[in-house]
Amino acid sequence: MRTIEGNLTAQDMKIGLVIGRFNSFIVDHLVAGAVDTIVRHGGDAANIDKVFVPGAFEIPLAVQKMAQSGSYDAVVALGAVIRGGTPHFDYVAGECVKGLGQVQLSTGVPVSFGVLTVDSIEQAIERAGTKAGNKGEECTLAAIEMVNVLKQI
Ligand SMILES: Nc1c(NC[C@H](O)[C@H](O)[C@H](O)CO)[nH]c(=O)[nH]c1=O
Ligand SMILES: CC(=O)[C@@H](O)COP(=O)(O)O
Repeated sequence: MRTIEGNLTAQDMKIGLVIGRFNSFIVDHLVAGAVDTIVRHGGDAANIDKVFVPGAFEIPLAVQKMAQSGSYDAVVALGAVIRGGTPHFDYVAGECVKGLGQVQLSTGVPVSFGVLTVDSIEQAIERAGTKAGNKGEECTLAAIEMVNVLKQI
């Protein structure tokens, strides 16, 4: 029997970050967490490319372009969708996650989902480096692990 598990080493990895600027006061903390995680796990900050897009709705297209380029081991999507008073939240968040899932499966490049989808600013703050951790860190670790898992399959 063979067991495959990915380690969390980011050495020599080239990772793309696609960042939705909307709610940037939150998203900046996710980006800082993502970069810090890559460097702490042996990656080189010089190998990180950051692409900024307007909001979560635009993230999948930029992620797709990066994934298709063949230049990245993984792409991390970072953003924050905060529910307002209309159904807009569901459309933006829904298209974002759907698009990211499609890109990951169609390209074979690991894509991780570091887009907060929350009901309030308080929930966003809690997940951007305070009491509920930092989703930017969490999803970057998942991307690193997936790169290392896929290499072994
Ligand atoms: N309301 C939020 C948005 N909305 C903007 C869309 O993502 C998009 O940029 C616009 O509809 C133009 O196509 N984006 C977020 O990232 N977060 C939100 O809370
Ligand atoms: C996530 C959203 O779309 C949100 O910011 C929009 O707010 P509203 O539904 O009040 O227009």
